[in-house]
Amino acid sequence: MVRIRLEHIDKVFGKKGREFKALDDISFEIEDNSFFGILGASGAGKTTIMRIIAGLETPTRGAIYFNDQVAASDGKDIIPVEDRNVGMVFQNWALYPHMTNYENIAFPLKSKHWSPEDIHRRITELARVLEISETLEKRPGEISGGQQQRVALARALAKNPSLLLLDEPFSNLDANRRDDARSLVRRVQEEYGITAVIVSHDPSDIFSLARKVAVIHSGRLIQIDTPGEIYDRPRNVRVAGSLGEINLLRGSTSLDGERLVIRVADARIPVPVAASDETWDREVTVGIRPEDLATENDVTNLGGSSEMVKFGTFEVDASNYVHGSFVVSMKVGEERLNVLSRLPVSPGSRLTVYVNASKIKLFDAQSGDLIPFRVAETAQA
Ligand SMILES: Nc1ncnc2c1ncn2[C@@H]1O[C@H](COP(=O)(O)OP(=O)(O)OP(=O)(O)O)[C@@H](O)[C@H]1O
Repeated sequence: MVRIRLEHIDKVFGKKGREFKALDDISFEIEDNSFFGILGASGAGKTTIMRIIAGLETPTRGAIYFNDQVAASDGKDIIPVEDRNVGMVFQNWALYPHMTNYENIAFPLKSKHWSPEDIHRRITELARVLEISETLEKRPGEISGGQQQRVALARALAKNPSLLLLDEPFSNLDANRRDDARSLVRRVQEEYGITAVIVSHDPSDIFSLARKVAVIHSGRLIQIDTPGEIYDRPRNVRVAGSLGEINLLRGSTSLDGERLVIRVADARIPVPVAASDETWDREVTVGIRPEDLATENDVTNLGGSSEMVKFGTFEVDASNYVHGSFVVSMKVGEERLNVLSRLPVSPGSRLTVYVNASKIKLFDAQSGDLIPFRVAETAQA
């Protein structure tokens, strides 16, 4: 119901002489009726962006637009917080403990002078959608974390906001409840056709909900893309590391005819590459996610195995059971390599490892920037 545009936003906190630039030249657009994610480590500036969108914080420089209307510009708020029609859910849900859940949800409607009948109708509908009808007469302290989160969501949705802001809304829930809560939030966003923004440091929150993601680091926008693009083509080593497990290995590359040879310690990975203008005699950081590696026991079971090329035979250090498979830790020279395996393997044994060549990520050893390359389609390694 609303399109948001941030243009060259800076936010400086503190007084002269002790200033701190929390946001530096942030620009992006959130499409109408879309689910947008902001991903970044603690202190990156995620909450500050949310507060600026909500109108709780004023940008020091730059402008923010709601559709084509300026909401704030160069240190001045033009549309005040109460006129931005924003619903917010915070990490701690911020429910009033002395009020019933019904009164908590009714609170923003009473401040807007809704009639008791309209309030009742609205809360009944929301409680049905969010499956909290049984909890309305209880207080927040008397219901589970998952239910409190739904009450907070109901309160945020009560006044039909055009924009829903979710700031780490699932961090107080355990893993099972998180999945349910994510599905519910997705359903609500679609059902009410609302523009929604979620910020989180947890890539699984963002990737399961957002269709477009901004990655923030130290107040700067590092990358903005679809979740798939960010996962497969992270702009630099830092973004790659923030998206879950990845092996980052020191290595080098060179060209041998039409093959790119990636070296890590004594191991050589030959990859047939499509022509590119890159200079390939260079030091690199080789990024490989554990799921893009397979041991000799598993390699034949993997789909697209034509892209699996031999990495090397390495000694197993340890094998730990995590989420339904074994994480096998191996030594490649001075480097450590984690590989997922369906079966446990004994420490001390040697195992041949294969890698999905098209999923290897190469980063410049100095700058950490992604070096793009494409595996040739016809040739085989
Ligand atoms: N009111 C303030 N005064 C001074 N510094 C602030 C203020 N609010 C935030 N900061 C600083 O700005 C930076 C960004 O903070 P922000 O809360 O936006 O980060 P975040 O990415 O949301 O982190 P977290 O995930 O830990 O909540 C941090 O270094 C923080 O200390």
